[in-house]
Amino acid sequence: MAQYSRVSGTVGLITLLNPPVNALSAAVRQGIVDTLDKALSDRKVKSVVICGHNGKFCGGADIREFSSPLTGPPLIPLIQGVESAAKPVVAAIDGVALGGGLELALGCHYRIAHSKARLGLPEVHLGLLPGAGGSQRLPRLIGVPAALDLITTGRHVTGAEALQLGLVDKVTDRNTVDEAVKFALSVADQPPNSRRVSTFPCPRHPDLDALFEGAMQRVRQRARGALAPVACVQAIRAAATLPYAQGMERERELMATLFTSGQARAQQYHFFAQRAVGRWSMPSGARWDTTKPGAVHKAMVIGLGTMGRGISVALVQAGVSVVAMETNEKQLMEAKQAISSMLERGAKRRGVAPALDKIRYSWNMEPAADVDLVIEAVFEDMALKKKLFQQLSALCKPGTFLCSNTSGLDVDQLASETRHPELVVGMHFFAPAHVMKLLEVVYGSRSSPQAVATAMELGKRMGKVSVAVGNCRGFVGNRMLKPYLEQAFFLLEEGTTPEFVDQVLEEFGFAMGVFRMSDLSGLDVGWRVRKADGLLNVSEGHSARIRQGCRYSPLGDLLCEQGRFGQKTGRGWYQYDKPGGRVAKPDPWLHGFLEKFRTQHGLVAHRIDHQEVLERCLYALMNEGFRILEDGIAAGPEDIDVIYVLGYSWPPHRGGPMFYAGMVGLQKVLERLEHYHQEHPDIPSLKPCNLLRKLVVNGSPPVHKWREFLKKPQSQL
Ligand SMILES: CC/C=C\CC(=O)SCCNC(=O)CCNC(=O)[C@H](O)C(C)(C)COP(=O)(O)OP(=O)(O)OC[C@H]1O[C@@H](n2cnc3c(N)ncnc32)[C@H](O)[C@@H]1OP(=O)(O)O
Repeated sequence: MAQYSRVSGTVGLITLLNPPVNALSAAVRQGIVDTLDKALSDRKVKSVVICGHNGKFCGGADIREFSSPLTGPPLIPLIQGVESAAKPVVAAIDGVALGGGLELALGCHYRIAHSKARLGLPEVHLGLLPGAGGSQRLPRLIGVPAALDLITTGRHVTGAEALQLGLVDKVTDRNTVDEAVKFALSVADQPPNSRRVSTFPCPRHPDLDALFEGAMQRVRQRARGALAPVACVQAIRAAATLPYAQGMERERELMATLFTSGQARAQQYHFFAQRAVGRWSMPSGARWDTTKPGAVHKAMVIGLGTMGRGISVALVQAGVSVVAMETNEKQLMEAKQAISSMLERGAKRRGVAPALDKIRYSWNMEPAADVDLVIEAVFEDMALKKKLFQQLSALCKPGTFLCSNTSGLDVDQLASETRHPELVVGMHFFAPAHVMKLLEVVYGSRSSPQAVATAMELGKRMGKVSVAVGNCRGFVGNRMLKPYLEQAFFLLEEGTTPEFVDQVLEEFGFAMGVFRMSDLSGLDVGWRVRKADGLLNVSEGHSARIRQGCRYSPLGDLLCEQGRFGQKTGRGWYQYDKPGGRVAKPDPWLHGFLEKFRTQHGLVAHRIDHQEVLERCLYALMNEGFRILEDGIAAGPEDIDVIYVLGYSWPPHRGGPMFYAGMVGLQKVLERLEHYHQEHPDIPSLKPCNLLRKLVVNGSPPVHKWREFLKKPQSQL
């Protein structure tokens, strides 16, 4: 709803009221229509201010309403009504003005913003475009290049940047509503005719064709297969080339297409899933809302390789005092330099001073005695980590949380090395750790709810989306990656090439196919793990393609034996112009090697098509997701989907693997897995999981209902 009052004698003040972000629900829209009517018909009122309750202007259209038919007044004529008002209307922008919220402000005749307010048109992240006139008004106000940037990236700008762009008329560090009221008084006698943005001509640009061609190329590159960014560019092009009314018609057509697309549904699901994972629970029944996190003022990071450096930066940027520790003196000096420059670059980007005084360096463990939390980020070696946890347990003060940045090792084993296993959790960061938004928080069988709450909260402070998951090999993300990678290797054995597999996966929307990704992260990483697992030892008389009774592909191991570790060695699944080179080129040697391998093992290459690549790789991965749900390692499908979109470059417009399974149809996924498992009975990951069968038997319920079919957590509190 919206509240109305008259202030300073002649200013009608409309306050949007819909906590927490004053989203434009049907009731709020009706409230605006009614209160605006009141203000315009009150002869004492000379000008109007629109603001939001509780220091937040407006978070945009109410996204929850998108899944049901529209009720209440539509937004476009509402904003048109504001713009055509005969009295000046001023938007007082505090907190946020996003999406429909900013579109409403664009309909006002003046915009006054707090310098720290965030403004933006993030609809592209919801699979939409700014469809309440935003795609037509913004370019008219700030020019086509700036509008293209804001609308296609969905990025937020501060009030200060908005002023530079010409998006707002004034910024303030004082009370925004008071300033807006003063401003409204000052313009009360000025007719707003010349202030209606829809009547502005779109600023000219010397080469519109090149501008739009470049923008189109960029959005297609950034989000392969996503419809919304392309539609955003098309809508802005309409603003630049057509009269306003025709541009609005084009905006409406494009929006209608997007609105009914599965992509918008997937991206809106992803929006709410990111928030849902914050409401974590553990099998013990412990929950986010009944557990208080411990305070973390001071933390120690042990091991300053790539991960340790990124984690240190993320902690400092979150305001935590950090002791960064590394035993190797040369590595310590290099890390110090690297961390300082990362902090400086980050601070420059955010327009603040670098908090270099928040970090100190140590080559020994002594400072661990005085910190609230330790994150170890040493080499992925269980023996090394165990020793470290023993030492930490003896050194740290009572109550210090001990966290491991392991990507898949057993958290219970680490905890068992300590005196207080309840203080131990996994914090699995993703590289680069100061940039990537995902954090897997791994609870072991003895982790206390408080330890989990502390790691979850710390993740949030670092600007991450934290997902609480159970302890198993590879946790959620890497556990699901295993069958995906395996299928890709098997497909090579059966006749295809890395280029074809990657092409199919990239067309699906992954930023990088599995083989290019493997070359980037280094083939030796998995090789070392397989070696430690004893998978490389083949006893005499046994096939190199079978391990523990199941099919195994030694292709990755064979490449590593040749020193082909990927980009870093200039050779992997592809060839590069030099070690460290980034441009992947098909490698005739690799093709010859695959042919030789097939001959050696009596394999006859057959034609593998697009559908088989996609189904075998993705359905095997999804099947593992169902197993993870069945095992209670993830609390719900949203947890898995958030992990995959934010950590493994699953395309957001496909929602995540579990959401995608629902889109394809669970029945179809089950049938295809059954088909492939019949063809390959020696590949257990293709055997459909019981939960998938159960869901199909129960009529394939939508993804938000799957939790009803999972084991209920038992409360032990
Ligand atoms: C014709 C169509 C016209 C216009 C199209 C649109 O306007 S689409 C909507 C465009 N707006 C957005 O995309 C903004 C989305 N919201 C956010 O980015 C953040 O929520 C925000 C506003 C920056 C606040 O962030 P904060 O971290 O402070 O809070 P949080 O994200 O946890 O949100 C708090 C709860 O509010 C719910 N919520 C936020 N925005 C909306 C919204 N636009 N509609 C409905 N609900 C919204 C959010 O889901 C949280 O609730 P929860 O129960 O926890 O899920």
